[in-house]
Amino acid sequence: MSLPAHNSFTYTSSAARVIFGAGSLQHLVRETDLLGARRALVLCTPGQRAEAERVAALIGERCAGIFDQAVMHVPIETARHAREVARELGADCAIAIGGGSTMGLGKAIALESELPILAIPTTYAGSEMTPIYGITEAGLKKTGRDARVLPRTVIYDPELSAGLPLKLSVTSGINAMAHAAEGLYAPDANPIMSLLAEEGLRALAEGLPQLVARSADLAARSQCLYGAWLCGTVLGNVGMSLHHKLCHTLGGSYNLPHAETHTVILPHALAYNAPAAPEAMQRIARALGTDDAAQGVHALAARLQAPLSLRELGMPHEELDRCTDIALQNAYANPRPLERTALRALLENAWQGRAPE
Ligand SMILES: NC(=O)C1=CN([C@@H]2O[C@H](COP(=O)(O)OP(=O)(O)OC[C@H]3O[C@@H](n4cnc5c(N)ncnc54)[C@H](OP(=O)(O)O)[C@@H]3O)[C@@H](O)[C@H]2O)C=CC1
Ligand SMILES: O=C(O)/C=C\C(=O)CC(=O)O
Repeated sequence: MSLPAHNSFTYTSSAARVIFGAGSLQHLVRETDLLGARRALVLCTPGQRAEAERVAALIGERCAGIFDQAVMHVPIETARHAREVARELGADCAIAIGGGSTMGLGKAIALESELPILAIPTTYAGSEMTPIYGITEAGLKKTGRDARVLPRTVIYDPELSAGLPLKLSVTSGINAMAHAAEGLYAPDANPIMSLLAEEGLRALAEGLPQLVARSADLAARSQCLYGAWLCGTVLGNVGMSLHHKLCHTLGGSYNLPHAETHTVILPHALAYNAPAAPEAMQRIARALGTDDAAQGVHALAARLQAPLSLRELGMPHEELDRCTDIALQNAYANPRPLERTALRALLENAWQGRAPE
């Protein structure tokens, strides 16, 4: 794709050291030492305790302890508890192994203490590549950007995602695709991030069907993790729009599951924005090997047997009006102006599980 004459942009690269490949967890000691860490606190969810213990065993005396209480959306109480534990143990580094919830906990610690984070992601959410943090207090999730929370080192080892259940692998992969799709029409888009976005979409559109065919296939897992890395980088570098706003509203106000909500909303958000972002849609469609971005994402999700409706995620139908109102609060950039009637229709289609209009 050639650069149009009127194109001007600012590009700031943010540095994270990435170690990628099957078995790359073997480099953990080297990477911990490169960060100068002598007392690392290992973070995980209760469900990933065994993986955290494996990490602790690998780094041996460099491990100060394990904190296994990460939960989705980082409740402030959990963040405070983890910060206290990190202080008491004299931790000089946080090693986060798991999905976006565990990365988020590491970020909440780093936000106050500036501890370096070494991230070992096992889902495709992409938080490890972003300076975005989120903390939930009194039922309200606040997000922000701060360079201190960007992990310094990321170990992408596809072997560690082998146990990620197939359904979650699919929806988590589409969560990643959403970052790239919105990155292509971001107000601060730039050619480098657009290249990564298109390649990330292509990698996941190829990798996810391979995973569904053979869920333990390491090549397919590598392909998806590679795509997730690129899509997460896009999320970390350019602004998101309507799709992410709707998902945060649905997740934050109605407690809908994160990756599944992204999966249901993405085709509809793309259909809404399509008339105002033709070049982005063309690039998304090309990456998916289809003619139409919105229909292509919907067809992919259907083929992967992912959820297609808000109804099946438990969204109460009578809340769609209020949800539309919340999504219209606080102006944010979007290629197509936000129109109440059209947004309400978008949510109705998504609730019913219809193909995008
Ligand atoms: N700040 C940012 O840039 C971003 C933040 N996020 C945030 O991250 C959260 C969502 O992240 P997401 O990764 O989807 O969700 P989680 O981190 O909550 O993980 C989802 C599920 O995956 C399971 N899981 C994770 N790894 C494995 C594994 N290796 N094997 C088996 N099961 C596994 C977990 O099981 P178990 O509970 O048993 O561990 C959990 O049930 C949200 O709060 C979202 O807002 C998401 C993207 C970007
Ligand atoms: O809510 C957060 O913690 C920050 C960003 C995201 O969750 C991105 C997303 O919606 O996937």
